Amino acid sequence: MGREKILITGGAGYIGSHVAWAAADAGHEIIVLDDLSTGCRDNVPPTAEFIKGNVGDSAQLGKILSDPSITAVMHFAGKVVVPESIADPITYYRENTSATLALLAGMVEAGTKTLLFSSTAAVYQPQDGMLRLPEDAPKAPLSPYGQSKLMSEAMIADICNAHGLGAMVLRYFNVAGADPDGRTGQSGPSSTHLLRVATQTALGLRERLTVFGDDYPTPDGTCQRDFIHVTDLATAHMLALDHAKRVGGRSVMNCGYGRGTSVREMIRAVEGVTGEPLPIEIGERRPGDAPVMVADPRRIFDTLDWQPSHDNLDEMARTAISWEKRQIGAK
Ligand SMILES: NC(=O)c1ccc[n+]([C@@H]2O[C@H](COP(=O)([O-])OP(=O)(O)OC[C@H]3O[C@@H](n4cnc5c(N)ncnc54)[C@H](O)[C@@H]3O)[C@@H](O)[C@H]2O)c1
Ligand SMILES: O=c1ccn([C@@H]2O[C@H](COP(=O)(O)OP(=O)(O)O[C@H]3O[C@H](CO)[C@@H](O)[C@H](O)[C@H]3O)[C@@H](O)[C@H]2O)c(=O)[nH]1
Repeated sequence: MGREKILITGGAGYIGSHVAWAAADAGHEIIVLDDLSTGCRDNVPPTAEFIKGNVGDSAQLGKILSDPSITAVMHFAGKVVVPESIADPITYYRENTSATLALLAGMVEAGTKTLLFSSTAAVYQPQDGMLRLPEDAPKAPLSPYGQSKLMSEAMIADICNAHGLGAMVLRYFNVAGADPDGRTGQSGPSSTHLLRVATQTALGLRERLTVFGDDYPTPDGTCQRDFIHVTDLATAHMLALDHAKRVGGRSVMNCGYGRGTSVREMIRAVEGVTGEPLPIEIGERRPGDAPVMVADPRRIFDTLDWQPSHDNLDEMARTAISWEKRQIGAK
């Protein structure tokens, strides 16, 4: 793939900034559009052009996309906290679904042909037992967050059919870890993700970690998730972009390793890195949590030449802790 000019929405956020760095490393020209509602300007690669704004602002978007040298859009912008979406669904449908509609309309209007879309495992109906979820597994989101993404997926499918847009819909499972070179990571004070909370607890920024339920029908009673290192996910995006350019059409792919890790196992990984027990307490189950969410990742392995190289919990915990230390200025 040659040098492309790519619009990255949400490129100041956790995952978008890692992909922006991967795209910059690959020599692409990048424009980041982000409203900085949860993102951090400093995490954007310095070579990228940064525009502060909301994807739902059609006038601004139209101006950006009127540049005919933009050949692809990677759309990460959105709200991502499951419990927050239950309390405030309007924000989720506006910032996720409506903003995606504005983006799709803008792309059709401008003739931009390729889209990579951040979807989520939260679109699936959780299954009994330990079954891995293939892309055609039943969908039934437990939260407005998952629903806002499933609605976006439906719009993408219809608009691809009608207007010849090419799209890769990537359903991420649980993204974890940070850039091994320390250039970016998860930022912002209020993250609710397990590894971030565990990392901040290990560094004394939080008093303790609450395990949300230890009475699930799983081997150690805590929920299982398919944690994928953010650097492997960024690599998958570069391969997906290449695939989308060559093949066109619309594809949907799970992004996970296909392995379940329990909340307790992740806590042990953090303890393994710090050498200290993590202060935890067992709390109530959190509304909207599925007992087990693990990808069937065969499609992404079969379609893209994806070779994950950060597939271990120790590395997720180590890179997350290094990043957090860097942010608080600790040694
Ligand atoms: N983190 C995960 O485990 C995970 C899993 C599955 C899917 N996803 C999806 O990946 C994407 C990125 O998630 P993340 O974890 O990096 O979250 P994040 O909050 O770190 O990043 C989102 C970014 O988008 C920006 N933003 C939000 N709404 C916007 C809007 N309407 N217009 C412009 N900018 C906006 C924020 O300022 C932020 O920089 C999201 O679409 C999310 O749903 C994340
Ligand atoms: O302080 C905490 C935080 C989390 N958990 C548990 O850890 C697991 C993972 O939780 P979390 O890290 O919040 O991720 P999920 O709720 O699984 O959702 C993430 O993963 C989804 C894909 O599976 C994405 O769509 C979402 O954006 C992203 O937040 C769940 O069992 C939680 O109950 C705790 O026990 N204590």
